[in-house]
Amino acid sequence: MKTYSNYIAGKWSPSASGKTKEIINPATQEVVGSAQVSTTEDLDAAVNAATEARFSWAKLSGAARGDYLYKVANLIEARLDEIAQTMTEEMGKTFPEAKGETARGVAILRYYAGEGLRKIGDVIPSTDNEAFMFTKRVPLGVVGIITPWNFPVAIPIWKMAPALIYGNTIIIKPASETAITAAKVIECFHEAGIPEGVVNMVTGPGSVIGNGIVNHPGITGISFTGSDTVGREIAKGAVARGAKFQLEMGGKNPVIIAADADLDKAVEGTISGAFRSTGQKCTATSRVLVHSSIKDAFTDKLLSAMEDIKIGNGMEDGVWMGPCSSEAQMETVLSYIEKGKEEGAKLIHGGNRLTDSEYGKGFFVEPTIFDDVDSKMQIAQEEIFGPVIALIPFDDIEEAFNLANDTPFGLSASIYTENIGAMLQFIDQVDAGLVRINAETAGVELQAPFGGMKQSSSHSREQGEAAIEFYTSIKTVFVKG
Ligand SMILES: NC(=O)C1=CN([C@@H]2O[C@H](COP(=O)(O)OP(=O)(O)OC[C@H]3O[C@@H](n4cnc5c(N)ncnc54)[C@H](OP(=O)(O)O)[C@@H]3O)[C@@H](O)[C@H]2O)C=CC1
Ligand SMILES: O=C(O)CCC(=O)C(=O)O
Repeated sequence: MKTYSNYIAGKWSPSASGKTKEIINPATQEVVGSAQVSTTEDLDAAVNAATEARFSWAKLSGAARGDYLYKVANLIEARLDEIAQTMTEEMGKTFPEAKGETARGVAILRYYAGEGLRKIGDVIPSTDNEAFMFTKRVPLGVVGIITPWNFPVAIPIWKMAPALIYGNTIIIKPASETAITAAKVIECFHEAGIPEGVVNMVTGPGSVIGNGIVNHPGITGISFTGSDTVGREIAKGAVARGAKFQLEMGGKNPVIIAADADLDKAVEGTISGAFRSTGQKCTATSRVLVHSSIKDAFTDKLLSAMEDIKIGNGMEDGVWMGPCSSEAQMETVLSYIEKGKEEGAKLIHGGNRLTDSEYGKGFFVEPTIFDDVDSKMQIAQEEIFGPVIALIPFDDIEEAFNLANDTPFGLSASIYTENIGAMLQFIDQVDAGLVRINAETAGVELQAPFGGMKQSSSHSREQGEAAIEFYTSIKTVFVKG
């Protein structure tokens, strides 16, 4: 089993702690490999390297920075199957999904490589007709990136690629559970010849390295995706020292099934949105609001489609849903299932850990459906991040919109209806950053802004053209001869 190192100042180096941690395959409990358990001493070395590199990197033309990103994209593409397999082994998503995600990483790199040739400012007429006034976007400096385990290639890349193209140097702290996938992505930056210090990776506990990034005076910007709890702490730390920050956190995403919905499409979208990636997406469907008049018909179709879900090791052919990403994640999911039962919701499908021979060594939970859920129940309010959905009945569309908005989150929301009036009303009334009509709640396109309302994000947006807002500052320049 290989032990992976930190990547600091263009070199692979072990942590000063001398400690490493094994990463476990959630489908088999086999060891995938080990990563460094780093200290703040390692983080300091990475910040020093990134600080030293920042001016020469920022001085390159956008086109030259873009050339590096094109090279990285080609290298990841050449190793696509290998990187995707590591992702499946580390966190359990199926191999086809992992390959799709890795290909998305490649596409994101190419998109931002092209950004190196696009405009970084505007000319604004001055009131002084002898002066020239313009804006120029400049990099923040050193950016710290803290990422979760559920999209171990796409999320790091959708933060690193814009950070780099706009001239920042970076330190990434990947989730401990998926540090090897991250190391393989960083290997591609190394092979592409990225100048030393421009990209640095330090693995280790969030409480030490993540927290260290938040409080490090040498880091000007912090971009985070992960839990609501950690996100709030990051915001406090960043505000306290005046660092720029961007947070993408949880969701409790609703799908509304209106009385006139195409039920086959609605069932397909509900299953895909709720159970792909074992429900471990911030955009996953977790509340299904169903009009009372079609509830029985919808539920029958849903239950019958659930029979086709094949659960197992994501590396096996035909498996549609893998395990929870870790034992801790599985325990969280099982505890929410218990909570749902205690709260009086009606369990109509699944609800158990799978322990029969082929599943015994992994962290498998059946896809689970609760019926007759009240919106105030904990299972309808809190992010479960697993294969569990709550069916909530409604009688009129206004009630459905109110239910859709009845959580602290506001990331994604969808509706199945043929009624254009209902669609337009939904677009206006739902508090969600992603609004989807006759489509599942999950589904993010790299060229469009991504982020949530309310407690789902720091109200900023990632991806597409929106990324420039976080990764640059604007200078307004006034020139007079
Ligand atoms: N919005 C989303 O996409 C995600 C949401 N979640 C939600 O969070 C729950 C828990 O998942 P979990 O992996 O623990 O999420 P966390 O928020 O704990 O982890 C996300 C990242 O933050 C790091 N981190 C942890 N603690 C700190 C800290 N004090 N300061 C700075 N960084 C820190 C983690 O490091 P390390 O890995 O070393 O702990 C990881 O890199 C899930 O059940 C789900 O509800 C989780 C992942 C993604
Ligand atoms: O749905 C997606 O593609 C992205 C979701 C996401 O960002 C997340 O789960 O953290």
